[in-house]
Amino acid sequence: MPATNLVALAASLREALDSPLVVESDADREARLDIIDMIPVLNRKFVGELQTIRDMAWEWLNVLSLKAVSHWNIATLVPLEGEISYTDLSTKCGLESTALRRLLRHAMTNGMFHEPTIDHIAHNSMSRNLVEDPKTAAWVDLQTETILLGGTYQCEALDRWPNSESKRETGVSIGFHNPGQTSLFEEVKKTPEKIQKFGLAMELFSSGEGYEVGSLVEGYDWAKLGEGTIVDVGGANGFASSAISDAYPSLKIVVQDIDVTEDMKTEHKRPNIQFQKYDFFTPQVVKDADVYLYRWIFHNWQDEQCIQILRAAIPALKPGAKILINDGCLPLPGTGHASLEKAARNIDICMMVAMNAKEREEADWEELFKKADPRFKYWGATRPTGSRMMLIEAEWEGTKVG
Ligand SMILES: C[S@@+](CC[C@H](N)C(=O)[O-])C[C@H]1O[C@@H](n2cnc3c(N)ncnc32)[C@H](O)[C@@H]1O
Repeated sequence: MPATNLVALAASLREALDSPLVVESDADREARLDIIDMIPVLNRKFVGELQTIRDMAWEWLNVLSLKAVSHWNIATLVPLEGEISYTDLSTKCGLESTALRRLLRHAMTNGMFHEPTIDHIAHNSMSRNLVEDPKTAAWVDLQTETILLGGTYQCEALDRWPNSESKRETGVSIGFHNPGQTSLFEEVKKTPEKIQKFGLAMELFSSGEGYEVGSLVEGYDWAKLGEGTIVDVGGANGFASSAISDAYPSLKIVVQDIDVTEDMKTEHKRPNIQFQKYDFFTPQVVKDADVYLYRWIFHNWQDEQCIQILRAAIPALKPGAKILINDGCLPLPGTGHASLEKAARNIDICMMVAMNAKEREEADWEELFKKADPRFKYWGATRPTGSRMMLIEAEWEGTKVG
């Protein structure tokens, strides 16, 4: 194999960086994913493995300068047009100007903001997202102000509480100086602003690439249910149900959640959707529905709790009723696109840190149903096109219990 001509490679990469990105066909989409996978490999090759390891240990600095941007609300204080001096920005945000300049110049090395005139900062297309996309801003706040605290203490938490299934025995509880006594949700619930940002950050997942609710609507044969009933268990404000209802208005849908507020009932109101307060650890109250949908519920819980949730559905199930889980599914290591595996493993570790929960592999889903009750017939897991979430289905083959 001839040696790479680095000068020619640099020129073609530069040309690619300077041209608009056009992703139109399936082949383009696949090539885009291939290139995303190659970038870290190229980096390791050109930077060298030793330096890559040293750089990995320094990655927290990227998070720190991003956290500073979020913590001092820099994105909203920098004018969307024109520029502002570090001195004036310092007066507005309350952070002393030398530290401000150092942190923002670090953020700039990650493509966030620029300095069109020396000592004056301005937005660029990347930093504008923090103003124009409140969900991304909330995501940064949740990760850098709250979950990062847990990450800092996660190894200590695992040493202290090995195999714990408690949502309080996490790095988060140590980070909040309340070891073993507080959970992420309990901490978030202390501040209305944090609750609101948490909700927004979670919504990001429903609009982000590969997490669109459209794949749940298109990836399952809802038409076969005709005028049947779906129960959306832990359905929050019903945003997923409303999308199903818009495509299949003859379905009857009950959205259940532990917290049902008046706001939640109106955000995605539809004539065929009812809201109901319900705790999914208690026997299911909507009997004889056709499908019990659990979207993004199980990855918040350890196996024993997931088994309890499945068993709680049994008293309501008629023969042939379906349990449909819409959740992540970890690939086996090194299979599929590396960037997609990385995203799935990021969520997995984030769930560990945040609440002692986890993502699962396909075999784990089958096992959960088996352990919950052998009368569940596992139908398998399918991935709707372009989705990062799977549809995992089982059918109740028992007789009616309740
Ligand atoms: C990660 S969110 C998923 C929401 C929605 N299904 C989605 O796809 O985004 C988990 C939901 O479960 C609800 N939940 C938590 N514990 C519950 C319980 N014991 N019973 C019913 N709902 C619960 C939460 O209030 C929240 O709306």
